[in-house]
Formats: sequence, structure tokens, C-alpha cells
Amino acid sequence: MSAVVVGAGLGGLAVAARLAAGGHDVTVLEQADRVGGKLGTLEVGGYRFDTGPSLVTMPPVLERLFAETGAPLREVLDLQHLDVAAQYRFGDGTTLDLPGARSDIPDALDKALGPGTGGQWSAFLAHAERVWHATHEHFLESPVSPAGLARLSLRVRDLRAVAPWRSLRGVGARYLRDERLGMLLDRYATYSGSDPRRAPAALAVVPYVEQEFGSWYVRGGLRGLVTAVADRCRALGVTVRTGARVASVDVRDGRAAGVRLASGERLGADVVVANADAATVYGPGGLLPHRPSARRLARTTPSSSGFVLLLGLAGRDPATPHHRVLFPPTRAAYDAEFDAYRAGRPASSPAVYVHAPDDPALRPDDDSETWFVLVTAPRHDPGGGVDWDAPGLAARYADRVLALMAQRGVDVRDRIRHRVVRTPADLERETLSPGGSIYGTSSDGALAAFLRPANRSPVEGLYLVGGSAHPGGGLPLVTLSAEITARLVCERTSGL
Ligand SMILES: Cc1cc2nc3c(=O)[nH]c(=O)nc-3n(C[C@H](O)[C@H](O)[C@H](O)COP(=O)(O)OP(=O)(O)OC[C@H]3O[C@@H](n4cnc5c(N)ncnc54)[C@H](O)[C@@H]3O)c2cc1C
Repeated sequence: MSAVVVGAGLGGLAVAARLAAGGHDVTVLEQADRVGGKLGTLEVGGYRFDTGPSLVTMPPVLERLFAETGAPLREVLDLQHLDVAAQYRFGDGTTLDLPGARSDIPDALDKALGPGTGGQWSAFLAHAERVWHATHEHFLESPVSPAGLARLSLRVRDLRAVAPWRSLRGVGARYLRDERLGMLLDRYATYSGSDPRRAPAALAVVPYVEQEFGSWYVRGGLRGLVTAVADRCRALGVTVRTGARVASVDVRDGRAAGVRLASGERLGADVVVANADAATVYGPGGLLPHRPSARRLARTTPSSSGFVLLLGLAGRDPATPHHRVLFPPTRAAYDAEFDAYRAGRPASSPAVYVHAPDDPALRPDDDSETWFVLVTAPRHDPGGGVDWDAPGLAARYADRVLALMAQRGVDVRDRIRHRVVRTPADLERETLSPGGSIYGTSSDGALAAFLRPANRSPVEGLYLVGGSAHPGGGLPLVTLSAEITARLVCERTSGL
């Protein structure tokens, strides 16, 4: 069986490796001049930056990918567990170093935020654990199918706590009386580009998996992950072509029969797997001659994007936290941030996330630090929202973010040797994700997870993989989507 994969993001490469390991003949076509999609990298003056992800969660999913396609993960990547998952700074001046081991969290909370907060969080996590056990097998690790949903609903019915009508904020309120714990929970909604007031209560599994499976870092930078998967593909005989933009999927007699490149070249295949954003597959002017899932997609909300500062800093403090979140002063101010994204404007006082790995491979010398600073941002939408290419906007917003950091106790403005600003428009140009949306569609709304495009398209022989398809965005879910899609393709081909 021959397969063409459109896009060499983590999802596309992971499905290619799995299909090749299953004995199939696989070609990956990537429009950019290098593989990796959102797992980008940039080098400036000896500083090496990851431009995309900075946090690895659920390593068992990655371990399965490597083990099932060749040498195990530990032989190809140096995955490091973080003893402190992240440092959180709140508007009232408290600082919380959240331990990387779940068992240590209650004590740390009691000490940092006050007696009783550890118990509140533990009760919430126990709830989240029940949601995880009820949903992961029949939803996160399965294709969306009527049979799977029926099994899921049977289990969920037993679990009044899942409360699909409730929001993540709503379920948090049942356990977390401390406002700072509420903000901590709200933050996890942003892992899927969502608003905690609209995201479903089932997103409680996000903090659960982070705290149960730990927070991890790839030594040498997270870009190493996608390089390792690309190497695995090549070792398995996959043809990986860069600079190869696919213009359309050829559909003959209702079945996907291959692709046509922008250059005019045609490639026939038994199966086409799209790792390109689902909106560019099914949306107007997309890869398909007709739009079988357009109505479903139209009911979803695109996820938010990110505004990134890459900072090459002079000087080094070995105590700099690996991950740090600087919250807005109050929860009302945090809500104003979510309101701003909904209204399509940059927030004036957003939460600021800083990734500062203590990794010699990323810095020019031992007296320097490489920082990645991220704030959630509305998508690039010159037609009616923010035009991130408007002259001066990116530089002004970067200054604003640096000033906010200073107000919140982290002033690095006089240490900056190199500063690179990356906007949602840059992300859109590089990966063709509409508006620079990070996670495809957001999880806002009770039905969002079920409206996300399925891994098997209504067009026979066409499959979807990656963050904009089921089960969603972020490295573990994208890797799971490759697992599901490869399984579906292999089931189909074994029946041919
Ligand atoms: C700033 C930022 C921070 C993030 N932080 C985290 C984090 O800490 N932890 C985490 O787990 N996740 C994080 N993510 C999300 C994570 O990076 C993504 O979910 C994941 O990398 C998406 O992989 P993908 O394969 O679905 O898509 P992509 O990486 O977007 O890959 C799709 C590929 O398809 C190619 N393509 C598109 N159209 C075509 C076409 N027509 N022809 C040929 N090729 C095409 C694109 O060029 C791209 O290479 C972050 C993302 C960003 C941008």
C-alpha cells in the first residue's frame, strides 16, 4: 500500500513512521524548507531557541511511538524530568514552586499559599483522575465513532462528576476556594487555546496528566524530538520531501487517489493522510474539490495563537526557574485577558510564560541565558481582527510584555543582547495554520471535542492527523492522533 502524507509536523512524521514500520510505502510532502512544523528552531548569535513547544507531558505516548517503530526513546533522546514543574507568581506577591512529583504537591501548596490549599487541590485532582479513567481509552486513544461514544457515555454516566454541561471553571469552583488555585486551573485551559469559562469540565484531565506523568524537557531543545522522528522515518525508508506544497487532493470516484503539488506534479497513492490544518483541507479554497465536513468545522472556534519573544540574555543565574508563569494581578484581570481574545484584540495585561532551560547546548557561553517568552494572543486576522503585520505593532507589544514582566518582578531589559519577536502572522506563514492558530480548533463549548474533525475523513482513503484533528493539539495528543490514524489506515488496508 502506498501513502502520501501532507505535512511533516510531528503528527505527519509520527504517522509516516508508524505506516512505514507496518511495511507501507510512504512519502511525506512538506511545503516548508525543513520538517517539524510548529516545533521550529532559530539560532541567533550563538543562542539556540525552540520557537514552539517547551513542555513535554505524557511521555508514555512518545515512548510507544519509538518502541513500536524501532529503537526505544531513551536511546535517541535525553528526556529530563523536572523536579520543579513550574514556578507561579501571583499578583499578591506569593510564589509557588510546583513540585514535579504529584505526592509533593499538597505540602508545597500549604506552605506557599496557606494551610488547606493542598487539600483543595488534592480533592480536585482526585476528581480529575476519575475523569481521566472514564475518558482516556474511549475518547483520547480511540477514533471518534458512534460505538466509541456509546462506550464513553456509559462510563461517563456513572460519573456525575464529569458533568459535561459544566465548564472547567465551574468544576474547579466546586473544589478550589482559593483564588490563586482557581487561576492555576484556568491556566491549563490555555494548553488547548481555550477559555476556562467555556472549556468543558473534562479538561480537568490536563492538570491531572501533567502532575501524574510529570513535566519533562528534551535536553538540547524540544526540536530534537521532531528531528528524531524524522530520522526514524528515513531509517524506515520513508521519502521525506521539503519545499513540496500540496495544492489539492485528487479525488476519483469519491476516493482519494493521490495529490497534486503546487508545481503541477502529481503523485498517486492508495491513501492520503493530511497533517495540514483541517481548515485548509475542508475550508474554502482548501485541498478538496468539495467540502464534506465544512458545516461541522464552521461550528467550532479556532484556537488562539501565541506572541513570542526570543531573548538572548547576558549573565546567568543558576536559580532561574525552568518554567515560570507571571499571572495578572487578579482573577478579574485574568478574565479580562480571555475577554480580549474573544474580542480579537491583544490583552493589555496577559499572563506571561517564560521558558528558561538551563541547557549549555542552547547558550553561547556559561554567562548567558536563552529565554522563550510566550503570551496567548488572538490569531492574525487582518480582515476584521488584529493585523499582526501592522507597522510597529509587534515591537510595541513586545515592549509592553517586557514592561509587564518588570512590574511582576522579572526585569531583564538591560540584559538583552538579542531579541526576536514572533507573531501569529509568522506562525501562519511558516506552517500555514490559519491565523497562526496553535491548536486547530479550541475546546470552547461542551461539544467542541466532538466537532473536531475525525481522523477518518468522509472521503474514502483520506485521513487526518495532527493538532487540528481528533483528539486535539499539543505534543501528546498529536502523537496519539498519529497512533489512531495509523491504526485506521492499517485496518483499511488489511481489508483491501
Ligand atoms: C509557540 C508554541 C508553543 C507551544 N507549546 C507547547 C508545549 O509547551 N507543549 C505541547 O505539548 N505543545 C505545545 N505547542 C503545540 C504543538 O507544537 C503542536 O500541537 C504540534 O507541534 C502540532 O503538530 P502538528 O503535526 O499537528 O502540526 P504542525 O506542526 O503545524 O505541522 C503541519 C505541517 O504541515 C505542513 N503543511 C501545511 N499545509 C501543507 C501543504 N498544503 N502542503 C505541504 N505541507 C503542508 C506545515 O508546513 C507543517 O510543517 C506549542 C505550539 C506553539 C506554536
